[in-house]
Amino acid sequence: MNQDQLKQLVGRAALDYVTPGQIIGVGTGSTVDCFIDALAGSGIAVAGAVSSSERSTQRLRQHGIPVLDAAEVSGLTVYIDGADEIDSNGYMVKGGGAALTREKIVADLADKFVCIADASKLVQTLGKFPLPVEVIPMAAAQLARRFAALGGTATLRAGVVTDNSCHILDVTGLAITDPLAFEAEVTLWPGVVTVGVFARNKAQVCLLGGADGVRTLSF
Ligand SMILES: O=C(CO)[C@H](O)[C@H](O)COP(=O)(O)O
Repeated sequence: MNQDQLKQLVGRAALDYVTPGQIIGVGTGSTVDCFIDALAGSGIAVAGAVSSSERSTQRLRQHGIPVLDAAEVSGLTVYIDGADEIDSNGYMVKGGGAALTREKIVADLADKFVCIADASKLVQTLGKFPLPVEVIPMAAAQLARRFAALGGTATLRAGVVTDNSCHILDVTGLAITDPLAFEAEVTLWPGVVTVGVFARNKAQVCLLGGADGVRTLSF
């Protein structure tokens, strides 16, 4: 199976976590696109979705799935999203699609984060994938110096303006051995909107697609 087929496989597997009549949280990315398509074709009628990006909102609406504002719900039972990296504790790096801030907001509303990913995303230590950090534009240079002090190299993602009118720094060269402490520290730096380490809002379940099918990891 190629990577696209694995994404479709885990997108379909995530339907097991969707209850008819519920409002669900929906993430962003090519794997989530597969989930949205699978949901639309499944006949499971959800009451609606809280979306983490303009991209997912468009796709949900194209399928006739109602999209609600985050402010209209007080909580969600489940949030389904992909990841750029996930470790054996359910800690993740996210934001490859530049949607990390809204993803963290919607994830925070949910009781359960179900991560859908192909097996290439499972890592021992987070940090090989360039870490996305959404930043206020005027802080970008200073934040790049702060990451350099940690041994990282921050590069402004060219031509990208987020759904929140901010910029993305991609940071290479970090080995994030303590994701909870790293997220807590970087979140405090002035000008950081969201760091793409999801530790406080980690996954409780990961549906990992590989040659043998879907493996369910629980954290
Ligand atoms: O965090 C994300 C978007 O901001 C995505 O979940 C992550 O980039 C994985 O994307 P894909 O499913 O396309 O591999």
